[in-house]
Amino acid sequence: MAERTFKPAKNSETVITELMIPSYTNFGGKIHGGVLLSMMDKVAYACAMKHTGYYCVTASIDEVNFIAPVEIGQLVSMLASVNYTGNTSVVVGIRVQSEDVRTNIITHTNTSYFTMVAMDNNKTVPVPGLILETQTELRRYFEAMQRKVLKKYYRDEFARIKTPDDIAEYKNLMESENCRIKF
Ligand SMILES: CC(=O)SCCNC(=O)CCNC(=O)[C@H](O)C(C)(C)COP(=O)(O)OP(=O)(O)OC[C@H]1O[C@@H](n2cnc3c(N)ncnc32)[C@H](O)[C@@H]1OP(=O)(O)O
Repeated sequence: MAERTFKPAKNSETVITELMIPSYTNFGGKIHGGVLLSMMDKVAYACAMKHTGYYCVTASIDEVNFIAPVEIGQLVSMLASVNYTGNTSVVVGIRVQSEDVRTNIITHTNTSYFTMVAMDNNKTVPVPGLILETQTELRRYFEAMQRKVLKKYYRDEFARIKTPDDIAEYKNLMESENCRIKF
């Protein structure tokens, strides 16, 4: 078996910056979430490629929360770094921020985590591990490990509660919800 290699996160840190133009807006005049997601996918891809040296596909995206709207004319930057390395996948953390070019005020608009899987000839391939060089990198790696555990719990719970009979057990939880059960 080939010996594992390890690389520091700083080697694959990637930033994409783009000016927000009118064609990117939604009906409310703000920048479409889809435009931002597309930029995030690009930076995740570039960052994952830099770390792994392979073509990478997006397997999943965690935590897409749009905290603040982005306006036309702002500069949007996507700051990406590899936070976690599995066997064939890496988690790329992306901080999105907008800059008002007149005032230079920077606003954090969201943070998301993209799981990217390295591929070679349509097969998944092992990725280099990560050398953790700072407290921040250690924290990010640990948080990614925790997210993995919580995602498994979430998946298992969904697999467990499937049939109407399973749900009936939890109907009392729905009493305080904004719905009425009429059967
Ligand atoms: C760049 C782009 O945007 S590509 C376009 C969008 N993306 C795609 O089209 C990808 C479509 N999906 C696929 O091709 C497949 O589901 C793959 C390649 C992502 C995974 O294939 P699988 O057969 O599930 O592979 P396998 O079970 O070996 O898992 C490979 C790795 O992916 C991880 N993985 C697979 N699915 C998920 C998921 N939903 N969430 C998080 N990680 C996942 C696994 O945990 C594993 O990681 P590890 O090796 O580090 O432990």
